[in-house]
Amino acid sequence: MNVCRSARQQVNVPACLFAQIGNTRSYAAEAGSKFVRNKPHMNIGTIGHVDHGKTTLTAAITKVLAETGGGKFVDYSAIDKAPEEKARGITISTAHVEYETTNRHYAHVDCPGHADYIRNMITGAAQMDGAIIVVSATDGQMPQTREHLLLARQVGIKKLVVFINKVDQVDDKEMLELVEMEMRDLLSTYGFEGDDTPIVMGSALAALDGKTPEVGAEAIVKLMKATDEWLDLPPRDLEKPFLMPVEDVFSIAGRGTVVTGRVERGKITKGTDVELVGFGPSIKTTLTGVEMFHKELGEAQSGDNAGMLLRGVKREQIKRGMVLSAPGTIKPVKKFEATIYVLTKEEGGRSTPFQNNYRPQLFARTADVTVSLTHTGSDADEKLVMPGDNVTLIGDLVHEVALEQGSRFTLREGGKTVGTGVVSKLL
Ligand SMILES: Nc1nc2c(ncn2[C@@H]2O[C@H](COP(=O)(O)OP(=O)(O)OP(=O)(O)O)[C@@H](O)[C@H]2O)c(=O)[nH]1
Ligand SMILES: [Mg+2]
Repeated sequence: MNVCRSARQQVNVPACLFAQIGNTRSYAAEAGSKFVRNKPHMNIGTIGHVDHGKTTLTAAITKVLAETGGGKFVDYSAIDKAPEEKARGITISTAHVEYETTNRHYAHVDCPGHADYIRNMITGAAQMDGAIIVVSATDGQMPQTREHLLLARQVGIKKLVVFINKVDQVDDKEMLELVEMEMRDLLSTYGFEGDDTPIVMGSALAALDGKTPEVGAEAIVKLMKATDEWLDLPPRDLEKPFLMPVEDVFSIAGRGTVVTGRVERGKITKGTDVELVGFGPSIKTTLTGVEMFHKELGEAQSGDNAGMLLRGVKREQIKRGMVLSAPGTIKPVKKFEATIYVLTKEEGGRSTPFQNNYRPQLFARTADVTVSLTHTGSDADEKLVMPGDNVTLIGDLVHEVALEQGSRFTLREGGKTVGTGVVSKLL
């Protein structure tokens, strides 16, 4: 049982503590402090089986790095008393702590229990670009080690580092080697680079208590070095291929057709070739103008609300829900596999289960399309999905929509959100 979790639920954390524990959302409000952007930023987190030491390791990292000036020490109890956040009607507990190495600034997510990891990772409430998977040397890999690895893969995390924890409790060297070998196999099984992934052995508790530095503080230093070197920085939004979901379409006499929306990623200038993707075959065109608030704009960037003037496309050819994108960077998709979290009644979702071939509305970016959700296998028709479940289902859209691995969506029915998901595979 997760003792820490129940303890956390009984404690009413005062709002001021949120800032102290470095919750990133309230961080800016912290008195007298200012965020200095002088290093590349990365979002990571600890994942792994219950009780393997994720929270202890999180605290230990902040402690060891604080000693070299890389942030503030956040103790175990502050992390485990994660505030509850509301994300799309779903209550999720996560602690965000921050720290820095010489090379990078990190925001680090730790969740208090298995269910929170599942919800958190599927909804993207706290997105991870990479993760540290913690596995106890005393148990080796366990069911949630595997489940979190699978989930990490499905939400698009490409690389992990492994921390084999609690080595203070294991004298047998062969046992440690076995845990390492089995972790490498498991990583490969789930599509990670098992042979090359850095595996660091140590004791988070020793590091936190300032004891036996060989397995304590020194192991944390090794772990952070591996994290810096092995986990790739995500491309910044501006470096990604251009994409703007279409919100509205206008026809302007004498000039042509304009689509408006908020640029999701990348940047673009007038004269560039683009593609309209979704709801049928993609339409190739050229940008003949980029405008913001009816003024000519030299370049539109990620975050801008822009109007794009398109050459030779009729207003009737364009629909809200399409995306305007750099040619060949995203495809229209009809069928896909997804990991879905089904909201409970308390979270505003359904009170009853749904059956195979359930047909809610899927919302992704500005698109809103009916989807049929099915199980695979011969017993698909007998399977029920309960509120609170997380499931892998096949989605079949009525119209093609621009989607990619890692695209997030919500499912709605009768005006309420019933689920949230992430595309794990295009079919
Ligand atoms: N001996 C030893 N115990 C450890 C070590 N690291 C953590 N522990 C203990 O293991 C227990 C679980 O540690 P946590 O950090 O709470 O584990 P967790 O993975 O965050 O657990 P959940 O959040 O409940 O899934 C605690 O009693 C820790 O003190 C270690 O290196 N050595
Ligand atoms: Mg924990």
